[in-house]
Amino acid sequence: MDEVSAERPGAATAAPVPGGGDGGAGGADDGQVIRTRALTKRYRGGQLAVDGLDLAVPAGSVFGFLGPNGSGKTTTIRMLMGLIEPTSGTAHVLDRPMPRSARTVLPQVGALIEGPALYGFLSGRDNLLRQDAADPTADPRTRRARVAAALDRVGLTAASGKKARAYSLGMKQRLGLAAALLRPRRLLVLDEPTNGLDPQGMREIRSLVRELALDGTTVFLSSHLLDEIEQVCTHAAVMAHGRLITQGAVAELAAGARGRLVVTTPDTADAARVLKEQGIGDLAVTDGRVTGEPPAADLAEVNAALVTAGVRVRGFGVERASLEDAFVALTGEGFDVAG
Ligand SMILES: Nc1ncnc2c1ncn2[C@@H]1O[C@H](COP(=O)(O)OP(=O)(O)OP(=O)(O)O)[C@@H](O)[C@H]1O
Repeated sequence: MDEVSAERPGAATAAPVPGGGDGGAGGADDGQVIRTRALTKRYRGGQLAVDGLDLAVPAGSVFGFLGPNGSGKTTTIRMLMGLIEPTSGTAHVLDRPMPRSARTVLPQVGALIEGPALYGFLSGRDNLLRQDAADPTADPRTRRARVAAALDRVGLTAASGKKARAYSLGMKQRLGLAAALLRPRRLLVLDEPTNGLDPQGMREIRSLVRELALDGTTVFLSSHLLDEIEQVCTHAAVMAHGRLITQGAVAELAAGARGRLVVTTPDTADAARVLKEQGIGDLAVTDGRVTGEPPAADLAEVNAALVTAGVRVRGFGVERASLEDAFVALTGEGFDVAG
């Protein structure tokens, strides 16, 4: 697509990059790698893409930036990376204001935005060598070793001599990640890193993200896939129509929504009748299952009522709420986007 991921504006500086933990007094809130206050973007056509966003991304988290298509995720990421100016509000990345500190901040940030910019006629390895050579702060003497380490990291060593145009989409994404990993990073920003990948490619990128996080790198990734966020992320922010709906630890977000009572039975009609008598609301009957709101009464009493009425119960319990339940509860809308 565009050149965003390859031509990082910050790479133009040869100034030494301050080491980690340089927040200090007077910086943004400690322990937060990204912090925005009332961040807003209105495009020239009048479209309000991001509306008063207050984002707080804790250091060391795998932070999922979740929202349906068009909810403002890419626009936010472009502001965080200093690629576009906010209309109003502020954004701090690694304790420094963006876009003002882009030259200092961006060398510490690995970004994969809108697909990696690759040369199809070059091999995977040569693409990385070229990208590394474009970074004036990168030491040419250690270039080959760093490229080899990055290829190894993403599992592309065996395919590194192949031309990039022969790579699958998943391999291209991994090469893009390798490019982001050519130097140590405090933060990785990945915009829809599994978009367009087949299930196997998705699994590979997700496990890679988990591994990277084990090293202590904070990972900020956007996705429109709820289950992806639940599988990979420790924290999440949920966007809808340019606004922040909620943010926090994934486990807590899901816990905020009530789960569903689920009864598995061949006698669904009888089960639904008994559950209704027991005061269970919002009943839904699907193939071999009756679900409803969790009861206020003792679960054991409800189960006993089913059994007494002769309902053959194969399974009974309250299913844990998912992030999807939380989204629906918070927005009143289904999270219905094309995968
Ligand atoms: N350059 C632009 N000019 C005008 N409107 C834009 C521009 N870029 C995005 N928008 C609009 O801003 C809103 C948010 O778009 P954005 O791309 O940030 O959302 P998103 O959550 O990243 O969605 P997607 O996953 O589809 O990219 C959308 O309504 C979109 O049409």
